[in-house]
Amino acid sequence: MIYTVTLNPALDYYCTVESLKLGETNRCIREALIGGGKGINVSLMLAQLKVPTTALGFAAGFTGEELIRQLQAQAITADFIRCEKGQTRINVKISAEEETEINGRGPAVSAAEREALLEKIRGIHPQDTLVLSGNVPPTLPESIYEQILSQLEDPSIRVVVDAEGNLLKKTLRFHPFLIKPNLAELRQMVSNPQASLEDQIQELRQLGAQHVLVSMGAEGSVLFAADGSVYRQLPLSGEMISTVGAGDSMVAGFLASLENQSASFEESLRWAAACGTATAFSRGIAQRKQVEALLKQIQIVELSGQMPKISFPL
Ligand SMILES: Nc1ncnc2c1ncn2[C@@H]1O[C@H](COP(=O)(O)OP(=O)(O)O)[C@@H](O)[C@H]1O
Ligand SMILES: O=P(O)(O)OC[C@H]1O[C@](O)(COP(=O)(O)O)[C@@H](O)[C@@H]1O
Repeated sequence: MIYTVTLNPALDYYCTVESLKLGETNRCIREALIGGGKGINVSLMLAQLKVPTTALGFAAGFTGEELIRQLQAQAITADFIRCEKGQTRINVKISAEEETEINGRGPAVSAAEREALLEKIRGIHPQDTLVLSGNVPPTLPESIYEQILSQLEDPSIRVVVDAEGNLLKKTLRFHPFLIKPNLAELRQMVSNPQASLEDQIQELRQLGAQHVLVSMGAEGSVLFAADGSVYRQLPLSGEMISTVGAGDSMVAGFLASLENQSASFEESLRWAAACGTATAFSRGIAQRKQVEALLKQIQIVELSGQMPKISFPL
């Protein structure tokens, strides 16, 4: 079973305005309110790919109930700890000339509620996959992911972490199976953000990372597999609608491919890229048929033995 943990899930309020004018009343030409948060998005994409997941995390207030309702409508097991104070945040995603996001803070999680979630995570079985994704609500310590990982006794539990800065960096000593930084997140974690991509990945390896999937938005992605091989995904051109959840979709695609025991790294990256790209070309998480339509178009180049020369848009 794949368990996704979203400590600070959200309802994502997508709105499209023709042109965003700060300091003025802007009117949407399109809007939608869709359950999100990084782990939730991983579960939503995996549901599209017919891979069962259990979504864990905290939910609060009427927004939390709506989030759970949406997950259940997609046949995702939503096993959330209900928080008494505050409400699940609403994150605003504005599409205009460019994308603008305003993410909320999230509910107050009490010590008892935190312990109840840790208890649930202790129930995860050997061979299961645990995906830790996204930000944490303000009342939880930054060490929460470390707390979660230090209580996992079975090394066969496959851990995936997708978070920013120290939240991610401090989990590396637990040797996560997969991390998926985007370029900005990668730079936040390394001692020298101007260093070559090779040196940046090397630094993360030394800290304990196994597979590192670097997503680069419209530039595609690069998979640095744990065995040292490197694969570059060439980007597809198409109409970008919203990149919200594109990175989460990549994580889901990668994990879904592993359900097929014989999947090669190339195949896993192809699935990851098809899912990420399909979501970037959709509003919300893409549907399976969109992923399948892109799968054949994704081009992967093996770069083993040589590190990719990628000039970052610094
Ligand atoms: N504008 C785009 N055009 C083509 N592919 C895209 C675009 N934006 C995202 N993607 C695909 O989705 C993946 C994840 O997107 P990215 O924005 O890097 O993730 P995140 O949401 O974590 O920042 C990219 O690696 C790429 O494969
Ligand atoms: O937990 P954070 O870092 O505040 O991010 C939450 C936001 O990230 C998302 O999960 C999208 O993530 P990505 O675009 O990185 O894939 C949104 O659904 C959500 O609003």
